[in-house]
Amino acid sequence: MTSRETIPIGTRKSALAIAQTVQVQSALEKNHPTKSFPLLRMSTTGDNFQGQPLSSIGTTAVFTRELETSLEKKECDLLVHSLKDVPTQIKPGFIIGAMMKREEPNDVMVMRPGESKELKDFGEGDVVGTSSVRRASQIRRLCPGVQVMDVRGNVNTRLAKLDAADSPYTCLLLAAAGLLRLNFDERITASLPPSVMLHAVGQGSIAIECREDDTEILELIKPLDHLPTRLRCEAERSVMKILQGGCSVPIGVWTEFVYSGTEPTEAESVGQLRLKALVASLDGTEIAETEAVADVNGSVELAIELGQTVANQLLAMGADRILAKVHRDRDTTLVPTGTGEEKTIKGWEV
Ligand SMILES: NCc1[nH]cc(CCC(=O)O)c1CC(=O)O
Repeated sequence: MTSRETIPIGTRKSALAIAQTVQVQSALEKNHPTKSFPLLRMSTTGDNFQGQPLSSIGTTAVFTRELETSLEKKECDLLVHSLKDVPTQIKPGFIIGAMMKREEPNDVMVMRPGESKELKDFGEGDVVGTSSVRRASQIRRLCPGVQVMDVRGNVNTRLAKLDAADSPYTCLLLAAAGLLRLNFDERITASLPPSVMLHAVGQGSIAIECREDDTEILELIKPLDHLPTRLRCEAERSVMKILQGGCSVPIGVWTEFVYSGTEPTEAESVGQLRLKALVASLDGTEIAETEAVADVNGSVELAIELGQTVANQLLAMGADRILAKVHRDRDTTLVPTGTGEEKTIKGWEV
């Protein structure tokens, strides 16, 4: 087959999705100045049913399915997603050809402009806006007495809800990456370190998906794959894959490469990987948390093994009991129904 000169990129239409896709488009244009990479903007089931519980519109991939259909039909040759939104079991025939260098993976606390308050002083009377069970459980554990309230819509919509005159929220919890990519840096009131909150699997990395047999595109996007990010995210996704048993659950993770000096050497930057993970019950009263370290030395297989080790440690600590309850309660309790930009399967992680 002759090499393609026009390579359409499939994306969702939200401001965050477009910002991420433009980042990929720019990198590809820089490497291939003679080719063009037009954007193909699509609505997904998740986007079309804003305001409805995700659990009522389908179980998996509500934000990726339409994009994959378009990729399958060759209307486009690659897709750009937040890695966090990509299910661990991707559709047969498709592959994550690149995981881009990770932006800050942590969550942040956002208050109204000019306001500030230490999280340690949060308690009775404070209302924390989030639709993520993972964030809700951890903040309840850290700040007993706080009320957690659902906040829906994409990042811009949520900030507007926080700032509104009749806002019920003291603060919001959001991913740093989304705010930074939308140039809302100045809205970050405080970054949440791993001692406070573990982030979502894959948070902060952009995934490029393509057809598994499309060697031309695989070669094209290979330089955009960032090995330290790939190893961290493969380890995180492996925890998720073992624990979820078919649907998404509240899992928090943290990964870092261990190094001796002030900066990691090249070998250290893909050498010894530490992975922390937790599983939370829906009400935040039960949390299983653990960590492990392994020499992965640049190997994706070893990173995946580290994830399996950590997942098995969590199961041994009672994560299976927490998960069984999560699955049992899934459609009756809590159900933090993300809409619009909110994603996840079953609405657990947004
Ligand atoms: N839930 C929607 C979503 N999907 C990806 C991001 C942030 C970007 C990223 O994680 O890479 C966000 C916003 C948020 O969680 O605050």
